[in-house]
Amino acid sequence: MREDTDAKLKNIRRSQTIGTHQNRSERDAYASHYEDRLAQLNAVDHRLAFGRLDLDDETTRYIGRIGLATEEHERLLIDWRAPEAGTFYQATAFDRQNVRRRRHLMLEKRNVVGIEDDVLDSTMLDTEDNLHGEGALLAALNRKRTGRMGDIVATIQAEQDKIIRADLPGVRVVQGGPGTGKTAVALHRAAYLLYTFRERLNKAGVLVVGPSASFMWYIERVLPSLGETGVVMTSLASLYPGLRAVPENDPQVARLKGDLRMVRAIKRAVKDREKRIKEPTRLTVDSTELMLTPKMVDYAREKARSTGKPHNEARETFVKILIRDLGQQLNEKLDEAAGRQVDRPHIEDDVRESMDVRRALNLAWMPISPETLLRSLFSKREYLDSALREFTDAERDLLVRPASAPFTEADVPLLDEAAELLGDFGKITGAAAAARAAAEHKANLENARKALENVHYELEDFGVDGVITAEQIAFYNETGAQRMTAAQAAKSDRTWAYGHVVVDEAQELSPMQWRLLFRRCPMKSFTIVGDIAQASSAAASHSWQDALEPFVGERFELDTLSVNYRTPAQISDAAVAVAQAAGQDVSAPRAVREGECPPFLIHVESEDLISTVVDKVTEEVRFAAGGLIGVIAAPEKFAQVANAVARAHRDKTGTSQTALENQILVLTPWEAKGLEFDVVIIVEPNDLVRAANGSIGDLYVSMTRPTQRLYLIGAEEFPSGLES
Ligand SMILES: Nc1ncnc2c1ncn2[C@@H]1O[C@H](COP(=O)(O)OP(=O)(O)OP(=O)(O)O)[C@@H](O)[C@H]1O
Repeated sequence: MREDTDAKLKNIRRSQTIGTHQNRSERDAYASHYEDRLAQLNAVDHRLAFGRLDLDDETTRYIGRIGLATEEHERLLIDWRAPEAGTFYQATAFDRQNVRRRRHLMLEKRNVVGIEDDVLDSTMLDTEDNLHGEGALLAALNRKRTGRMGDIVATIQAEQDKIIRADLPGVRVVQGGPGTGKTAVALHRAAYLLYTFRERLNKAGVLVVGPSASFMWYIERVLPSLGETGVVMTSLASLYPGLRAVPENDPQVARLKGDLRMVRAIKRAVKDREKRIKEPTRLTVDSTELMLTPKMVDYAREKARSTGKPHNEARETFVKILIRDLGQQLNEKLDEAAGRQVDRPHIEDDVRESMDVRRALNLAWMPISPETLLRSLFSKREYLDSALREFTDAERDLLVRPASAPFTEADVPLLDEAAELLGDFGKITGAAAAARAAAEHKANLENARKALENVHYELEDFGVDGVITAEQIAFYNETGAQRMTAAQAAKSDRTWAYGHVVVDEAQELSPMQWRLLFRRCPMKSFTIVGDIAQASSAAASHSWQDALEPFVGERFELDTLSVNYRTPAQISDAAVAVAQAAGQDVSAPRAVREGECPPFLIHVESEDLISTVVDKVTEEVRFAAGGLIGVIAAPEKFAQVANAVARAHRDKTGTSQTALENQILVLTPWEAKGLEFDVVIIVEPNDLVRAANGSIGDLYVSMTRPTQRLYLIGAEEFPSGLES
């Protein structure tokens, strides 16, 4: 099938590029269809088939990552997302759904390494030869972690499957404690929706949003391994195209910037750029003196605002009216001087080109970019005081910063809000646009000529054998933007309306971040997963109801996941005990495995803390034989711990967010959010509580990261809850 698809793709590429626009776009559509199929066939090689159903009517179905059929349309493999595959996940002995036996095929690449049967029809038990083995689920859960999340298609559990296959419209919230598979479910749901509603979603696209760059890196392979590549995945910091925001380190600032009062503040900040003038202003045009009066400005401002257009676009109206008025004034003055009426067709151009006029109009209604608006809002006290008048003095003091400070994650929704109210900055229309397009075409043509002279052999890539003109290459380049996939186009376009949005670790979002996301999906089709009890950001809401009420009222479905697949019972019980002893109400999912050992508590003298941590890492590297080790330390000791561990295990240690390919990772609790490790070592547990202003949340989250073993190493007394 790969060879066949590849051949078809080559053939299509080789066909003529010239012809009508329609021919070309048909050709492109076919080419991208074959490209997608080829990418899919290449991506699913590992563990392609994983299930078999024996049905009451004596037929057998094989379930796999994608669907495959022979040329005669005989189905070889059923896509796990197809309705006929649903029974693989849903059938039970009580509700067989015509399934007699469900077989799990455990594969390593193309080799079957294990088979496990669930016999649902009791009459089969004695009569047939059933195979047994370690449960497919337990085998999956006990597998060593690689630092990248894998898919769970082969072992999706019934409560998860119901959520994955839920209908598309509306807002669905999935609440679940640590390790209940929320991330896995959210990603598989994205794949399911793309498969089931392909027509609707392929064009609009699906957006997956996660908390941090390291988290996106951790999950980025899941969808491609399911044969889906057209999803836009991004962290909260990069939701504003073209900007990579830095983290916001001050929790109080994060909370203020996430507050919905910012909506009115940004609106005022924009209005403050549409100024009135107090006194009449003298302007010189071609040595004639004109007068710009407050009344003229007020009238133009009123008219411009009543267009309802965003600031930068409404400015056209403002400018047009004043140029016209000043043009009339000039005409009258010139007539007066000449003593007669003269027809002056270009008089408005003279006004427009006057430096004085330009300066005055700009001062009154400056075209401005969201970045400049925000920079001056937070660096110039008079703007801040005016726009943020609903905030207290103390709150405004907190928000002041130098104009040169980089944008932070908390600025992203504010920039987006500003962009919405400002409209296109530097948009050029009419004659100016045509002139620019012509200039670009000329430049493209010139480039194409050079390319033709220099690199004949590269032309094969354009699919044309020998005959090609510079015009064709120029056309090819100019239509590049149209050939982008929906995902590529969406990512670079702030105003793109997605068909569905998946939000992971959603408990951390501020109201302003929610507002931005709802703007990205006007249809309000969302899958939102998180654990309210794990929230640690200062701007987070206290309940799903609080978070969503401003956007959808009561209209959302709430599902819960109740089984912890990651952390063994002995460890997760301890984490829950610590949280409860601190008075935090946490959802305590039932752990699917008991585990081999309880958490290890190692109490040391403070001067031995770091060396004990390093020794433990060394011991585990030997013992874990390839498993992933996470060392979690609060920011206070982070550098010290990271340096010491890196010194002892130079080629195995990663200490930054995107270094997840290393066997040992030293991270802060925030960076460890959503991730998991075979072994977790927490350095001075009390530090994690202190760094979170006394909240137990970060320690709780950190304690629920291991799949096998947990160590708490500290010189201080351990938090209560661990006594037993
Ligand atoms: N049905 C399943 N089959 C196999 N593995 C599963 C299944 N469900 C979840 N897991 C595994 O359990 C682990 C935890 O899943 P996931 O990270 O999605 O949980 P989570 O609820 O998002 O956790 P947290 O809130 O703690 O970050 C992952 O390794 C995931 O692959």
